[in-house]
Amino acid sequence: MKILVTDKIVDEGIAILRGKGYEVDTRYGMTPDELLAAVPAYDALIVRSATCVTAEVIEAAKNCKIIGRAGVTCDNIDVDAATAAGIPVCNVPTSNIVSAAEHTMALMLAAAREIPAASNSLHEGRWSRDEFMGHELFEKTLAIFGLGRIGGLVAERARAFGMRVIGYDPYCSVSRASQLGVALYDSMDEVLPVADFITVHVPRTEETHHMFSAEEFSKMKDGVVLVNTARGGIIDEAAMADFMAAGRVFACGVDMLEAEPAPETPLSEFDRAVLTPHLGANTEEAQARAGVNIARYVANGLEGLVVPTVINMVSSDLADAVANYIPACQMCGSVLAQLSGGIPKNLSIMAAGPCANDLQVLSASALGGVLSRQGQASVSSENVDASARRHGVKMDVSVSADSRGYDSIVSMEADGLEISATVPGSLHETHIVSILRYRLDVVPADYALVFLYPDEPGQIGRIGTILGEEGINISTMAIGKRTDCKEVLVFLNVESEASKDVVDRVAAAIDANRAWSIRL
Ligand SMILES: NC(=O)C1=CN([C@@H]2O[C@H](COP(=O)(O)OP(=O)(O)OC[C@H]3O[C@@H](n4cnc5c(N)ncnc54)[C@H](O)[C@@H]3O)[C@@H](O)[C@H]2O)C=CC1
Ligand SMILES: O=C(O)CCC(=O)C(=O)O
Repeated sequence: MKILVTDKIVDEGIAILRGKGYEVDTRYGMTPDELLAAVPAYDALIVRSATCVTAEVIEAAKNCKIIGRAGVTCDNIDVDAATAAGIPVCNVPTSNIVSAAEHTMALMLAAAREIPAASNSLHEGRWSRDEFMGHELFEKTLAIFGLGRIGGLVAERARAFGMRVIGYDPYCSVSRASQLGVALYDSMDEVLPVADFITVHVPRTEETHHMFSAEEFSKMKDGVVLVNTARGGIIDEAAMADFMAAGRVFACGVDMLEAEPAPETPLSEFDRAVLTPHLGANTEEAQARAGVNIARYVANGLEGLVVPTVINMVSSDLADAVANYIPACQMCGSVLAQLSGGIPKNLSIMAAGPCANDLQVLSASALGGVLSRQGQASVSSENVDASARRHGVKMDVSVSADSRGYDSIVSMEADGLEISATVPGSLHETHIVSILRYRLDVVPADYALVFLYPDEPGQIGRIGTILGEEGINISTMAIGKRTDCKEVLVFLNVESEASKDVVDRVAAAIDANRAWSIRL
């Protein structure tokens, strides 16, 4: 079998694969067209962050059995397309986190003490001590945005410098934050005015794009130092440049530019902008871990053995009965998290019928769904317990003998909310068959609206009129009733996202008790 490696990994990783008899081609720096032309010939693909594995590449990769990412983040791989094509994607999620955390501290210190500019002055033959008056980290407040793997390591290191560490991460449990010695805040607005240093460790998602723009900068303390070793585009570089020019931001350390790999950034005009070209994971140690482990995992995948870090959970030996319920559980988990407005503290999963054959896969899928709103949640059968613990979710999984007349059914409850789904027939479509114990039957679309309101004549007309006025087309509708309630629940699939104002307008018109906009 043939393996294509398109970004540099350590020789040891290549040697492991060749030692197992695979033909390994290392073709670094290919253009997208070259990759498209080459990829059909290979059984596996190994990349780092530079190669874009688009849906087109995946479609062309007709023989590909596994894609390995020699690093943490798979945002350069179209994971949904890979899942649809039945190709597992795996990564090495802890390989480079220490290196990334250390690079964060390096940038923070370099920015606070103007080390690159001071060093350049000597290289230019100038001895100029007064020019470079820095700041200590000791007793300063560091705000960490994103308290996951890397954010947590940064917190530990910052505390060793005597910093007061505060954090914002709506998906982090209070207990994890307190274990890390971080005071957790509920909103960015509370954090921004009190931080002397800010560091960013969130994934790049729609939600985090330009999370720091002019409005956020205007709320920060004068003289703040910012560090971004997460992803380009989370900080609006043009806004930061404006605030640096105005002297409001003292300095910054940036490893990730929005236009990567293009080096152009408005920050480059400032001596106090310490810029590195995506070096967070560039250490001998991280690259050895990443290259060796990804080689082992890709070989496992090709040999039909368990790959511990598959993030899209496609497994050839999973019976169809279970595999069909992976998207069902992901969807239910995502809807539950949106109904409850965050990550629930307790998640109970009940499965009935043949789908209950692999509860570990179902619970990983459910938790993956719950966490999906925070970016790419890499929950697998192997790490589901640790992942649940880390996010403060207490999980309880059980089998029921009552499949309510369906072949298989999964039900989930979280913080008093409920959803059940089944996957009937051969279309592999997930049907929601109950929400909040209201029985209905609906195949959820990308955008949906859910209202709980008094059961009176004319209500559906009111909803339709307002959505029509707002140009939002309803594609399907299902109404659920309960004999023990005077309220009904309507689930509307809509063709575009309704703004909060529109949802509020509908809710007011029908006197709704609860209203939700769901995005899948
Ligand atoms: N510079 C480099 O070479 C490297 C960069 N990275 C980047 O570092 C970042 C963090 O990586 P990990 O710690 O491994 O990820 P992680 O998944 O362990 O942690 C991310 C954290 O961000 C939180 N989060 C998500 N959305 C948020 C929001 N809107 N506001 C606040 N918090 C939010 C999540 O709850 C989670 O705790 C990622 O962007 C990753 O791509 C990772 C490795 C190397
Ligand atoms: O050097 C690399 O492969 C990039 C590391 C990285 O950004 C990641 O693992 O998310």
